[in-house]
Amino acid sequence: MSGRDLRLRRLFRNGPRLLVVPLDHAVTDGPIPTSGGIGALVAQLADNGADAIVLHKGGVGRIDPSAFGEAALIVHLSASTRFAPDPDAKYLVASVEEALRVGADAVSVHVNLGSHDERQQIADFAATAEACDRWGLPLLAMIYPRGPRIDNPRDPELIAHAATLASDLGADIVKTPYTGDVLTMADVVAGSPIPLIVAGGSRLSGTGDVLSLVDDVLAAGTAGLAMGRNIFEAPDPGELTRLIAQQVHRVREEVLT
Ligand SMILES: O=C(CO)COP(=O)(O)O
Ligand SMILES: N[C@@H](CC=O)C(=O)O
Repeated sequence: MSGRDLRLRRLFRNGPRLLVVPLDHAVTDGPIPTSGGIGALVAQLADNGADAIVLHKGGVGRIDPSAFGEAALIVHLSASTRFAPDPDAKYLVASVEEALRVGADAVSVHVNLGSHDERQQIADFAATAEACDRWGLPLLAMIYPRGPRIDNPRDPELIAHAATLASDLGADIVKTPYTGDVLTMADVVAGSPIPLIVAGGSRLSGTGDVLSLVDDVLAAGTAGLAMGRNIFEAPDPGELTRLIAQQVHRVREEVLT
């Protein structure tokens, strides 16, 4: 078994689905609101069943390692801010080697399919995939149809394209937007050569709406979710993480029995 397989097994230690909580938004949008700091938020998420947390490299060193509990660390290598001349142009801000040095169990890169700068992002993604091969590190590709050529970022054909792009360039897991309905998402999942997780998206109006989205995403046969804002902007991020993790695990039990 390769190092990459071993790390993937650890990432999926709770079964074939993942609840990832991305906290990379601070670079894009500004500080993440927390009541006790990022370390306390990470501990709340990990204690309540998040399988993995996504962070940028600099933040990791300021968090007490015990906060992660059993949760895996995915270091995000791409960035841009919402103030950039072209916010859809993501660029690499860290290497696979740096991610390993800060303790990464996996890394992630972001590609905006259909953006002006797509060429550079795809080249960066491919180079990162090669480095992941060299170091035996799993790679999560966050591929979003987004940019001037994209009329509908939830178009199932585009999301299917995102999944095959991720797989063909060497990602282990792909994260895409939700198509918006179970049937079209199920078609995308059926055609995806690698596990597909769905991005949570902007804030929904309450816990009921969030849990219903999670239900739909799981019913489509996805490998879970990467849910950021709906969790960390919730009044009690730990409690919401626990409820969503239960849903993800419940599906697992149904599949196994
Ligand atoms: O994975 C994500 C960001 O990296 C998804 O975040 P949101 O759930 O806030 O859309
Ligand atoms: N990675 C996502 C969301 C968080 O920052 C993006 O850049 O759109």
